[in-house]
Amino acid sequence: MTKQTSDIEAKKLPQRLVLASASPRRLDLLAQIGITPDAIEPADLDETPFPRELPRPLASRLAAQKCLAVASKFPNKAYILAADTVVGVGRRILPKTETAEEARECLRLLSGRSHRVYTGISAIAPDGKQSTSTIETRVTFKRLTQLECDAYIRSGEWRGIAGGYAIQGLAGAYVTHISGSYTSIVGLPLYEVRNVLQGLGYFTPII
Ligand SMILES: Cc1cn([C@H]2C[C@H](O)[C@@H](COP(=O)(O)OP(=O)(O)OP(=O)(O)O)O2)c(=O)[nH]c1=O
Repeated sequence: MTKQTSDIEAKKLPQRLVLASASPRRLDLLAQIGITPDAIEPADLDETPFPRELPRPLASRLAAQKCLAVASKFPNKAYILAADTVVGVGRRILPKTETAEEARECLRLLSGRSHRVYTGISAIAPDGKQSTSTIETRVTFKRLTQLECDAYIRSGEWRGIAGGYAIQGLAGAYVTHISGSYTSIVGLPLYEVRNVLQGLGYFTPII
């Protein structure tokens, strides 16, 4: 028996995990490290930034708020995990693109330069302790031609995605460099998620 397993048995810590997210990508990423949530309960929040709010604090605030909102539905019974991904070009926050016009404007801002992707993660333990952190990754795009922009807009892959592109899809071919965490760009930084959950006493399958 590992030390972590014996700690769990000694303290009788419950092992229920609730993923506070509607994102199938987050569920897939958790599965990648052997974690299957016992429940999925998306938080229904207004994600509008405050006036002059910067990308990093926004990601952190929304992750913490999503986590708290869902924790109130599972008092003292489970670990809750939430995340929020924000794409920033300088101080500017790019939207989760819903229209082709928005997506085209994002591509214009991303083309031929670097931007930052911030993913806030927040977890709450059954004893109410909350832990929140924000992971920053720098991403560089090639200069996009008109043909590339048109093709990407036609693909529809930008729909509902922060910053108007999904690195795990066609846009992966536009990324020349990343500095930071690939899984954080997709929506859940696995290294930090494991650390946060373990820090709160949750047993993760990979020791
Ligand atoms: C930049 C980028 C973002 N994304 C996704 C991750 C997130 O799902 C989404 C950002 O929106 P979020 O508000 O972080 O998440 P969500 O609305 O999809 O789900 P929930 O709030 O319920 O957890 O953009 C990618 O899938 N690939 C990328 O390359």
